[in-house]
Amino acid sequence: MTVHIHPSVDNGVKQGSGSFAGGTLVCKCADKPVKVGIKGDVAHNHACGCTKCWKPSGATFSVVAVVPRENVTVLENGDKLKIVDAAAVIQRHACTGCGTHMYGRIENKGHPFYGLDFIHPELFQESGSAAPGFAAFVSSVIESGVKPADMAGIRSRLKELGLEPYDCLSPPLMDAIATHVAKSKAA
Ligand SMILES: N[C@@H](CCC(=O)N[C@@H](CS)C(=O)NCC(=O)O)C(=O)O
Ligand SMILES: [Zn+2]
Ligand SMILES: [Zn+2]
Repeated sequence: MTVHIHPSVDNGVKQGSGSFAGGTLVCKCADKPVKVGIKGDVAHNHACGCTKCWKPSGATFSVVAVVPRENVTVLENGDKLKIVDAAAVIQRHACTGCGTHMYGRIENKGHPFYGLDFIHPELFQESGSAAPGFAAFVSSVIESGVKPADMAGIRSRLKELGLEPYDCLSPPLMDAIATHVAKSKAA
């Protein structure tokens, strides 16, 4: 069985240049594409299997990373953007023309990841941004229709690609969340 994860990793994970200075995310519209400028490189890039993160057509996983929110600027055709679900923790700003999610923003100041926006590095018109390093919410792909029987093959392919599979976030990120919660409770 050929296991497809995401077009940007299916032929092997391409490492970043280590000196990516930023670039422009472009949606899929042929006419008047939305363009979003990003300063600097991305962090915590990973594959996400959850149902809420945007995936290009045919992909089983999303590839998503974070950048400081102050490094994100809508450059062109921002009038096409609409929040997918205003009640979600991550408010995903999507193009109403093609459905591509351009950035996801957390407005809850108490959230552990407040200050970080979620973006999809495959939308960069430039190459060289930091590569994905793990896979999150892997079991969640079942919610999008993947057969439970296919999960062993998917996890094995993720490992082969060097994307260690987790059913929530990676241990360092889960630790960061728990540390934030512990500090908030102590305060
Ligand atoms: N099993 C759920 C998991 C959803 C989930 O918790 N996604 C994570 C990773 S992106 C999250 O932080 N979601 C917050 C949000 O979507 O606002 C699904 O697939 O829908
Ligand atoms: Zn578009
Ligand atoms: Zn997700």
